[in-house]
Amino acid sequence: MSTPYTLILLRHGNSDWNQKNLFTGWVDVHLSEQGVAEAKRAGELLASSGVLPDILYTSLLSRAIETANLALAEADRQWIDVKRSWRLNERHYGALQGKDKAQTLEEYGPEKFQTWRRSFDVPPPPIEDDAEYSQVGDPRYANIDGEVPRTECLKDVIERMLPYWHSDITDDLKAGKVVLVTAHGNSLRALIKHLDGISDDDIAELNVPTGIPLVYKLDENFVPIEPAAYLDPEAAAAGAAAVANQGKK
Ligand SMILES: O=C(O)[C@@H](CO)OP(=O)(O)O
Repeated sequence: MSTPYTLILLRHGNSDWNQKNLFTGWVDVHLSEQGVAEAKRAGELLASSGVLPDILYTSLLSRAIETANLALAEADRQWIDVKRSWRLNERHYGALQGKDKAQTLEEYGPEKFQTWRRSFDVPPPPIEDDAEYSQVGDPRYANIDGEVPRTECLKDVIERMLPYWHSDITDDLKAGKVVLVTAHGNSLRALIKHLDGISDDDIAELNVPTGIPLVYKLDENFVPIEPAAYLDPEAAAAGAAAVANQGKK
């Protein structure tokens, strides 16, 4: 099959907890009204730019699934094959899941807050198994390899996400399919870090906006042949800045 391969990355639209400014991680929240509109707009962007997915990959979290469904409906591609994996889930945010970002920043200070949000290898404190927002015992994770995480840093996400990239997603790219991956801020940061060869330090500065398709053209070794492009670059820049500033007043 001839290259370049086309890969589209799409972070879910704004969720109820993005709106409330709460750490989310593996907590299964839904799209806000704004998120629904963003997801539909993502589908319009795919349709108008003619980048039409042949296969969809999602995490097991509703906000990613809802975003993909709405976007694909808008692009008249609801019929494409779908694969889902916990390996594309958001980073598990440990004991911070359900906590207010502004309050956390105030309580622990900017350094710790930024370390927990964006450091490569420092996870937040682990969540207790019987905590309200723990995923222990959640039936959707009954068949994952090993136990559900109690917390994760970005390095952990890369370690559980990349095997799936190599085992499944690249096969579909190799077969010439246009692949849409609908996932999360930090699971997509993990994939972007890998694709663009971003260093462990520099990845701290990268933020992914909600609901705007990012299109990669990859060579036969899955190396970008040009910088990936957001289908709405202006909205993407504003969206990324908003993510970076979360928690700040
Ligand atoms: O709360 C989360 O799970 C993530 C994504 O919304 O937040 P952050 O951007 O702070 O890593």
